[in-house]
Amino acid sequence: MSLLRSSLPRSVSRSLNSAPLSQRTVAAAPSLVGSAAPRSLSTLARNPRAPRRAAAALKVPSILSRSYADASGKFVRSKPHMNIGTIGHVDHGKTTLTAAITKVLAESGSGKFVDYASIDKAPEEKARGITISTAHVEYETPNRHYAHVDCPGHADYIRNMITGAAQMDGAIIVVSATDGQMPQTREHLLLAKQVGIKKLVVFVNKVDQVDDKEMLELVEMEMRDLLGTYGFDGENTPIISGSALAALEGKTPDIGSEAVLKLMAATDEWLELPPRDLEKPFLMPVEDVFSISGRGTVVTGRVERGTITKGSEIEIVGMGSSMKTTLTGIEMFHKELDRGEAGDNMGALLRGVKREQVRRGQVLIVPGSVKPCKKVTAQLYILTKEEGGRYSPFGHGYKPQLFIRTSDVTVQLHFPEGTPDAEEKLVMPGDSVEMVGDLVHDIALEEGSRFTLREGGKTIGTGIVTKIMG
Ligand SMILES: Nc1nc2c(ncn2[C@@H]2O[C@H](COP(=O)(O)OP(=O)(O)OP(=O)(O)O)[C@@H](O)[C@H]2O)c(=O)[nH]1
Ligand SMILES: [Mg+2]
Repeated sequence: MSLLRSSLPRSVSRSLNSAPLSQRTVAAAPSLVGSAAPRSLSTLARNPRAPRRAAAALKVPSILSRSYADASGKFVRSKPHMNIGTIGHVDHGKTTLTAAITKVLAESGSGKFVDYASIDKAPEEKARGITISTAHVEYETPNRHYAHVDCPGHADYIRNMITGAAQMDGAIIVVSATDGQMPQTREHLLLAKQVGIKKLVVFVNKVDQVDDKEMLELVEMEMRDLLGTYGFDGENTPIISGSALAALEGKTPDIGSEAVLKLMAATDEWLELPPRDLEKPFLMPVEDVFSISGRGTVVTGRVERGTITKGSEIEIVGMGSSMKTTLTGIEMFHKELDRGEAGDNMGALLRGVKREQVRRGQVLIVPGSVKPCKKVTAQLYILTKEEGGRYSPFGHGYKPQLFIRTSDVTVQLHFPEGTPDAEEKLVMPGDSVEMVGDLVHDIALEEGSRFTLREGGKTIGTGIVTKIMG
């Protein structure tokens, strides 16, 4: 028999992952995500078995392919790809800068100019049931190909960054020279840290409106301090000053186009490419377990990251138990193989393991690479009722189900220690909040793991693990 079972949501998300961009336009990418999530969600409603599968499939596909089209429309992969975005306080010039970058780079011969209006009317997309407006643009420097995210409103950044609807490996934080840092500058820095962004570059914008050099220096100094406060490298982070508007309008090149080119050079140099899935330690969530007479126990699943070869030692962890064994066989598409890698749907034959010893929800890993845990701190976004979430607030001690990959586990949520009036405090639909979760049994979670919260058959929130507590 075949060791494989495929599910629709998974194969949908898989094909999306590998789907090349059909065009190099703003509109092309979001539609990929837009069509992915609702499909999974509607499957959720129809098929009683689906929630688990759908929860796993909701892992939002990387919406932009790692390739781009050459002159003949053929997709080629010639430069390393990176996902970045503009973040920062409202009105500080994020969208203007996004348009300016495409313009300046288009003039230097790479990419296509995308004007302010088409970025600002960001199409809506759905991720984990949440509607987010996000614009995606693409551009290239001599060294890299970038996919760039710009959101129209503060709430969209919060949702986007927590759900990972459009993931950012790094970001450009825009701060206006006229205002300096503002509340959302700080909030975005905190979120950036929480979602695992390691490095940022700073663009001090609107310098055309500031005559006083000392004022500029002050903004820069304050930004370095602030970066340090949130755990970024405040001392060495590149800070470039300029005017996005001047660059967009083709005026005063010293603060316009030249500043944008400097910014992109800093982006190329300072922001680090994330490790590719293949380079990470092997992890495969267990979807199904079979007993095949004469051969032994086989588990199936889709390899989330890394590679594995036949004969490797592996560990099976989560759901309250863990054991080590040897992978004695790998099968894919009815064929025996020696190696599996990220993205593969594979069947894994395990040495000396009884069927009852392995369960859906566990994960196969390189021994010791993930320590299953029972207590985490997480940043949560709670859906509004319009997004299909709760109608009423909840408080300390609320117990929804936490879904991640193929597992779900009851979690009790409470406010972090030291929260004043924690017993009376309420979380409203639409809130973004940090909470501690106690899980009924351990599962494989890491900092940066994204999950969904559900209650009574509907998604009520989404979250990202910010700290493993035990
Ligand atoms: N003088 C001047 N104005 C600028 C500059 N950059 C942007 N602006 C103006 O500042 C305003 C806000 O710019 P946006 O790019 O829409 O700002 P944003 O950060 O995207 O704003 P939200 O998306 O609403 O948070 C617009 O009127 C821009 O024309 C600049 O360098 N100089
Ligand atoms: Mg904007």
